Amino acid sequence: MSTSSLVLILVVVAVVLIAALVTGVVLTRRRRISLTQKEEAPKPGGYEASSGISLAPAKPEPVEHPVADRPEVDGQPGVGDDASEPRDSVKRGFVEVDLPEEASEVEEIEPTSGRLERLRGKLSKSRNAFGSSLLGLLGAGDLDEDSWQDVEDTLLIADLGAATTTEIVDTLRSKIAGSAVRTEAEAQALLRSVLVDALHPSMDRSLKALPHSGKPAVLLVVGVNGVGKTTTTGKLARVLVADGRTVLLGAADTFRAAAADQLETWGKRVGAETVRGPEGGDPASVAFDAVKRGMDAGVDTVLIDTAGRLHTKVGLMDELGKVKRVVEKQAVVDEVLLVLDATTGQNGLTQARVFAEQVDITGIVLTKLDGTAKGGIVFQVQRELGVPVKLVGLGEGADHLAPFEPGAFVDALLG
Ligand SMILES: Nc1nc2c(ncn2[C@@H]2O[C@H](COP(=O)(O)OP(=O)(O)OP(=O)(O)O)[C@@H](O)[C@H]2O)c(=O)[nH]1
Repeated sequence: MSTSSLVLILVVVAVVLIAALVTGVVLTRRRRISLTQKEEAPKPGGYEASSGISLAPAKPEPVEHPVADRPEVDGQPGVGDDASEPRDSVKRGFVEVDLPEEASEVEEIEPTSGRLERLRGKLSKSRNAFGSSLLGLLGAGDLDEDSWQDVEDTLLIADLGAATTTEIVDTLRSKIAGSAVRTEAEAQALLRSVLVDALHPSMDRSLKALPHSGKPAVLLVVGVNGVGKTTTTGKLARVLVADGRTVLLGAADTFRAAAADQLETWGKRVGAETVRGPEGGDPASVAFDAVKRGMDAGVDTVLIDTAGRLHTKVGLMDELGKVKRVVEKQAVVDEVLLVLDATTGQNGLTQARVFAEQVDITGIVLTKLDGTAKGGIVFQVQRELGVPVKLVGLGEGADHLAPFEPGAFVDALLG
């Protein structure tokens, strides 16, 4: 072997060794970086609760002195802590204690993560009327003007509304013109991305239901009668309890006693206390009492169910405004959730506009989506109000309330 060949071999070996060394260092660093990111990167606006519904406090929590960081010595308590009982203190004997009866009634709650996927079958009416026809039309290849008209009609019939429909059709037309969509799978991928975009996936859908500043979060549930306010309040209590939160319910729907009974039953099922007032009493005073009781009891969240109609001539909106103002004497109202019945179409939208003008709606709960072929109302409501749909009701079952996720929703519609 010549000297030059030997030198060449040595150079190649040296290069291989250096490359292996560099790759090893990079891999080790990457692994460390990804771990750190996982541990430290917080979700914007809150954290992803194990419940699958993203919960967040409305305001940053004041930083409390963490117990682990206390500069205590030898396990001695720090300032402000209770001293542990001396080991030689007199011990109590055994005492018969009756267990609370309610405990046995507290129910198992279905995990809330992935609920929208599990309940996708409940959207079958909308899927059949909307998803299947659209996929059929778009997957058929070159679309003539009549086919585009059919696409438009399908969107309108599904209650997406004129503005959203025009926007979606225009986007589809330009994207299809710029790419060769020939198969149903290609059409599905394109349609999915256009529909998801139209649902503004970046909107903050976290529920401001976590306590802050040492006080419970307060959520008002509003809407006209019969839309599912009480049911939603009860289902929401279950979601929070499943996430390990303590909840108190306020029955500020004093219009009918049955509403308070209904709410109390929901509360008992998850071990939550319900504060109620006399039938026909002042809703604002019940709401005030509920928040006070919630603060005294140190619960995480107070959920207040309001009336959808009234005894007196005082307008519903005036009454809601009063409830909110009275609550705000003690605590911040973190969320005003407007409940809308998806089956009522334009009527629901008209109600939504009235509520949105009068009270600061922070989120929408769209109920009874299981009972309609017009799931497209989700697009319209969000567009009209500029407020995110945060939750959807998909049935009468106690756990048929799901976080609204644009991707999972569109997947359910497209089958
Ligand atoms: N199918 C279906 N039914 C629902 C859903 N949410 C609520 N409901 C039903 O709608 C009906 C009315 O619900 P409520 O919770 O009493 O309505 P509300 O808005 O509190 O009514 P008022 O107290 O009269 O103001 C009940 O029969 C519920 O079971 C849902 O997502 N799907």
